[in-house]
Amino acid sequence: MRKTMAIATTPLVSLALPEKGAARLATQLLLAIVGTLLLTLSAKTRVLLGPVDISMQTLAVFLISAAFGMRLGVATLLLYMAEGAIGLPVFQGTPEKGIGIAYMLGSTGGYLFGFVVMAAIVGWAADRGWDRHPVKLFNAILVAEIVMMAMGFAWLALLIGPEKSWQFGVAPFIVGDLIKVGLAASLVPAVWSLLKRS
Ligand SMILES: O=C(O)CCCC[C@@H]1SC[C@@H]2NC(=O)N[C@@H]21
Repeated sequence: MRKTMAIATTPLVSLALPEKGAARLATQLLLAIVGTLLLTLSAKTRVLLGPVDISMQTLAVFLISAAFGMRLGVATLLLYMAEGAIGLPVFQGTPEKGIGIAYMLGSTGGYLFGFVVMAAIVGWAADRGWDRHPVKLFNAILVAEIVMMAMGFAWLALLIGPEKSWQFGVAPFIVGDLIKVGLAASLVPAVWSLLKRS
C-alpha cells in the first residue's frame, strides 16, 4: 500500500525512506551525505577550460534533486555548500584555485549558488510527479538550468565583464549541458517505468 501511494505522489527517494521517526531522519542524513559525495565526484570529473571548466555537476544536481524532491534535494545542496565553505575540497577548482568562502565568491560562485536554486526547481517538479514524464521533467530541468546559468553569467560578468562572461562562462557549456538535461529527463522517468513494471 505504501509503495503504491509513493508511486502516485512522491519522488523516487520516498520508496527507500522509513515512514517517520529517527530512522527516517537518519536515512535522510545518510542520503544527503552520499549526495554530497556524488557532487564532489562530479565536480572532479572535468575538462579544464579556464575560469570555468566543464564538469558533471549539473547532471549530478539534476539527478539528486529529481530523485530526492525539493526538501532533501535543497538540504543536500546546502550541505555541499557548507562543506565547501568550511574549506573541504568539494568544488571544481578546490584546492588549487583556493578554498572556502573566498573560492565561493570567485569565478564559479554564481553557478554554485545557482545549483541550490536549480535543486529547488527540479525538486519542486519531482514533488508534483513531473519526474514520471520525460517532457514535463525536461521542461522543468531546462528552466532550472537557464536560471542557474543566468546566475553564473551575472556573477562572472561582475568579475570579468559581460562579453568575457558569455565567452568563457556560457557559450562553451550550451551543448554539453543540454545533453545532460536530456539525459536526466530520460533516466529518471525510465527508472519509474521499470519500477511500475516490477
Ligand atoms: O566551482 C564549482 O565547483 C562550480 C563549477 C560550475 C561549472 C559550470 S556549471 C554550468 C556549466 N556546465 C559545466 O559543465 N560547467 C559550467
